[in-house]
Amino acid sequence: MNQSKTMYAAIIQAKKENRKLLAVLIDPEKIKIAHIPAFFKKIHESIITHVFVGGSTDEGNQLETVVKTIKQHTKLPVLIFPGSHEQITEAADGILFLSLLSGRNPTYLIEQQVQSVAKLINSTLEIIPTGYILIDGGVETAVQRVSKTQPISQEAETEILHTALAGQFSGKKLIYLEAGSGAKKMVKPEIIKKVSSQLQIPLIVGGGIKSKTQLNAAFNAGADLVVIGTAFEENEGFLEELKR
Ligand SMILES: CC(C)=CCC/C(C)=C/CC/C(C)=C/CC/C(C)=C/COP(=O)(O)OP(=O)(O)O
Ligand SMILES: O=P(O)(O)OC[C@@H](O)CO
Ligand SMILES: [Mg+2]
Repeated sequence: MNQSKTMYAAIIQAKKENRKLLAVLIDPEKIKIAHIPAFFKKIHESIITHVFVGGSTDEGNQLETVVKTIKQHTKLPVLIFPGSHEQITEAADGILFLSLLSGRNPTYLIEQQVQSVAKLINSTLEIIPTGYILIDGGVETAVQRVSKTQPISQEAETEILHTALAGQFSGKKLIYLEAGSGAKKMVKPEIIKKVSSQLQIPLIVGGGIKSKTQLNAAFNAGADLVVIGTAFEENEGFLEELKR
């Protein structure tokens, strides 16, 4: 049930006009279904433009129920941010078709993607090829544990840049710099700046962003879309600070 395959075009358009985008990340394992209506009331009063749904794991197989409920309460685009090929539902509008480019684990470079095709082959989801780059956020994160890969050090700026450009040259439509959910340190603005200034495709940045100052630092450094999950889970007051 997509919005006629226009979500990527809208991201490109926003980048062109320097309109910054903000996604709330909803973890299907953590959100309470009954809380979705009230949560989305606040989301609609905020500067949030996108809804991402996914988790490094989805033990209770909650994703589809969560997405269906969300779709009843919002017109914002809903994109799956999958931790595995099992996290796919037609109830969403699209899917970030991730490949974990920072790691060297074939399971997350290509096997998960092959496994997902049975569900995607007749799908109407907008599929957006995304190069996903895990960067050290100062704590061992869920993505690191699940994918059994190491993040790239924040000191290795050239390796980060070259990984992002290798993604672009391979045909990825988005690059996602990820410090990991609940990271202690967000991706450094200097890294965001270095990558965004060389990259032609839109840049997503997420992990450990907990304040307006950090959000603006990411935007000013060149992030086109920022993702925030944990900070809203822990403190909805922060969401209320981001009024339109
Ligand atoms: C293309 C398809 C169908 C799947 C791709 C599968 C790949 C390559 C995933 C990349 C590695 C991975 C495990 C990503 C997870 C991304 C994600 C949803 C992170 C959010 O993590 P949380 O579940 O919020 O972590 P916490 O539980 O620590 O908060
Ligand atoms: O939960 P936080 O730390 O906001 O991270 C968001 C997202 O980038 C995690 O995959
Ligand atoms: Mg999380």
